[in-house]
Amino acid sequence: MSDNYGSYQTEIYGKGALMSLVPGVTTDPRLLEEQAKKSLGIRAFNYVAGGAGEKATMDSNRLAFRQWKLIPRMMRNTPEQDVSVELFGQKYDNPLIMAPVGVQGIFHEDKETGLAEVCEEVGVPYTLSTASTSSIEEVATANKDGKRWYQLYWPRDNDVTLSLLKRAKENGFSVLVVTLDTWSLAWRPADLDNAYVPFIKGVGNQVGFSDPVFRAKFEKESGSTIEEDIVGASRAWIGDIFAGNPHSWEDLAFLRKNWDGPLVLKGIQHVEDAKLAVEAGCDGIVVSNHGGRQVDGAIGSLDVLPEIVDAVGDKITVLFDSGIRTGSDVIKALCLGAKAVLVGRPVIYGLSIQGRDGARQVLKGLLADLWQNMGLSGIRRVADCNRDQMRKVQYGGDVKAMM
Ligand SMILES: Cc1cc2nc3c(=O)[nH]c(=O)nc-3n(C[C@H](O)[C@H](O)[C@H](O)COP(=O)(O)O)c2cc1C
Ligand SMILES: O=C(O)C(=O)c1ccccc1
Repeated sequence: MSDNYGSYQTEIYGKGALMSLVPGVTTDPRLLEEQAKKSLGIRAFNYVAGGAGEKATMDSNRLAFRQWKLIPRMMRNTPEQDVSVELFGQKYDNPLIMAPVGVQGIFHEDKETGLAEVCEEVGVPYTLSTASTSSIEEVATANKDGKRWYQLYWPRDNDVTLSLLKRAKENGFSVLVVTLDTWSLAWRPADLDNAYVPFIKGVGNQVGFSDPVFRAKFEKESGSTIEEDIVGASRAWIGDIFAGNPHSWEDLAFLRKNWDGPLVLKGIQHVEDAKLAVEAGCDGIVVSNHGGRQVDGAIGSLDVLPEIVDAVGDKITVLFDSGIRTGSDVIKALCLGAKAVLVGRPVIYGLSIQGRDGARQVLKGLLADLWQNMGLSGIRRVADCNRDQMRKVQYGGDVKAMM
């Protein structure tokens, strides 16, 4: 199904906002975070909204989007607009992918399964995090015929890794996204001040706790079942997936050998690492700084995108995330050479405010905004997104970077 989300705006105006929009879920991306804050306890809110250190990287992400500007073109036959893309030989209706976000159960009872269902409805692939409150099997069922990707926090234990890959494959997850930038959590003051680590209490460990290989090993080693010793099992699971940087570039051969679908590395910011990804036989990378949640004081992810595209864009698929908030942001990343983008926090804010309905509205709104802004910029299709229509400028003044 290829919905034209340009018509979402017409639908809203045509029927009247009250009939089409979910009450209480804003269409203004600048207000979403504030609305989510009202729906969440302080700990869950700080966890999603927070970042590393003084949040300097989060600021850089937004400032980079503010400094790169679109230059619109006119009379370009935009009625023939099309936002579909081809990724890894498959057609996708939209250049937007739901980023892997862990522990979605702390934001709303609809959790991963509800969001995976909504993603299928709106034509956006759902990426399931290894650190989830739903199992691989549950999410596959909820996502029905939707496209789904699996994000791996790469266990130290190869047997467990193989079991996760097998379950992902058997359950229709087509792309493996291996996250490299979070082998340990960063210094995140907002979580530290609240001593907030849900995984230690077993929340967010569902993928591990439902894994037959992990279960059997834990039971053999500890003499108890996971249910009898949730804290011990949580320690074992977290110790396995956040194992303190045990993997090297050479180890990628193991994943390459044991995953026969597209293999994507997430968290690439340096040109040399992008080249290493090509050498390791990867199919793609996500240029990402984890939404500014890991290294503090880092460059805005959008600012490294052009040089990475220049280095490897003709060899592997370059995807992008970190700081996408508007349709315009999506277009900018596409114009700088990304083939598609991932979005994290805004959708989680929607989920937090109003479960499935909130997440659906945020996703549809983002797609509608993308459609409208792309047409108005005179860009007919994603392949026509071009650096010719971009310029980096630095206006003075006091424009507060949002979110
Ligand atoms: C609450 C939260 C949890 C996240 N959990 C994961 C995760 O489990 N795995 C992962 O690869 N990235 C995770 N990320 C990072 C996102 O995949 C993505 O890189 C980031 O959110 C993009 O930035 P944005 O939020 O500005 O769109 C998480 C992000 C947030 C906000
Ligand atoms: O919080 C995060 O950014 C993240 O990637 C994560 C880390 C541990 C568990 C769940 C998600």
